[in-house]
Amino acid sequence: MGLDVGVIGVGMIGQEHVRRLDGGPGGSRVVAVADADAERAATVAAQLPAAKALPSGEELIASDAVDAVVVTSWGPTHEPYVLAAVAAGKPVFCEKPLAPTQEACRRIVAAEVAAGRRLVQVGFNRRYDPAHRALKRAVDDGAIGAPLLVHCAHRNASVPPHYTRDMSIADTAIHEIDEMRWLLGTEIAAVRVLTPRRSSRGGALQDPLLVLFEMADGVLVDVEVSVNVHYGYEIRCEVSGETGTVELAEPAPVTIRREGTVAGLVPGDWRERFALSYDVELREWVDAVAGGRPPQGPSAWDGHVAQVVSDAALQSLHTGSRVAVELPEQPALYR
Ligand SMILES: NC(=O)C1=CN([C@@H]2O[C@H](COP(=O)(O)OP(=O)(O)OC[C@H]3O[C@@H](n4cnc5c(N)ncnc54)[C@H](O)[C@@H]3O)[C@@H](O)[C@H]2O)C=CC1
Ligand SMILES: O=C1[C@@H](O)[C@H](O)[C@@H](O)[C@H](O)[C@H]1O
Repeated sequence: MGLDVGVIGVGMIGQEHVRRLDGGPGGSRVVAVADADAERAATVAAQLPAAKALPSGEELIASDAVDAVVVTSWGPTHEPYVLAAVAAGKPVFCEKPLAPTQEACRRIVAAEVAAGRRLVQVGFNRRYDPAHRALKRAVDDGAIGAPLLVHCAHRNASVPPHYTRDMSIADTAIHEIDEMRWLLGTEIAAVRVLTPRRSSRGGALQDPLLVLFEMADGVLVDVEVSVNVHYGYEIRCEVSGETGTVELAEPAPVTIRREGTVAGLVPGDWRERFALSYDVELREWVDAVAGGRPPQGPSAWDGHVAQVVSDAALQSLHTGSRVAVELPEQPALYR
């Protein structure tokens, strides 16, 4: 077996994924990279034994040397690359969001349905995080009775200068959108976004946000989205059920006691907090694809549904009203 992968967009997460895919446990290696920043692509390729920097993502997808494609460029650039990979019949792992509008996601789903087989996987990595998996197991096993309420927080220390107000939903809360569908096994029926007092550290951003989901079975979810907390990266989730509660434990590996205080270290960013999840996510993807099987992870349909909810949340953010989520019919390919 073995899998020769091409990676489009070798910024922060692209380089993280390259590190895992080159010489990874499933026999994968990176044979091509491309980036809008040609110098960055050349620098990354130069550090890899078998990789070439190609002038464009399109050429990378068309290259005979590339068996499968990883798309880790900015969200608004994902659609043409994913469509080109599907047209070429090549498996494609695309970072979240699959595409930043539901119309773009619908075009990807339509192309995959027309191809007649699953080729696309979306990078909703929380499904692979050991702590999130343990949380889901507790809920599924009935350890807390029927879930009633979920309280989440998604806190970033800071965000890059190109980060816009809408990205708090479409790039950040999109993780909780997918997580709640997966964790609770039901769809989000309506969404409301509230705008508390603004942090003076958020510049032009509306930060924080409080995002509320009504699940189809009546469970209510609240998510704090804060993207300038400065102290580190923190992901919280507590499920309150009929007979108990279950929550993610502190991720710190050690607790320090000194000078009258007890402290645990907070991860700096998503790379540190979710390192294990990316390991498992990419290993399972490589195993499936190298073995000629369809990817088993979050599908183009999951990416599409997340975007329908994200669009509803953005509408709520812009209008202040509760927005019902209308999902299209699920194609047979994803059932
Ligand atoms: N699953 C997760 O936990 C995470 C997912 N992401 C997702 O990964 C994607 C990339 O994010 P980052 O690595 O943080 O961004 P980044 O800005 O560090 O890297 C993006 C790279 O894509 C390149 N690029 C932009 N347009 C391009 C195009 N048309 N063709 C080829 N290359 C292009 C840029 O030059 C840059 O090198 C985003 O979709 C983001 O939402 C990012 C961080 C964590
Ligand atoms: O996916 C990610 C980033 O793209 C996003 O910008 C951050 O807010 C998230 O915490 C991180 O997991």
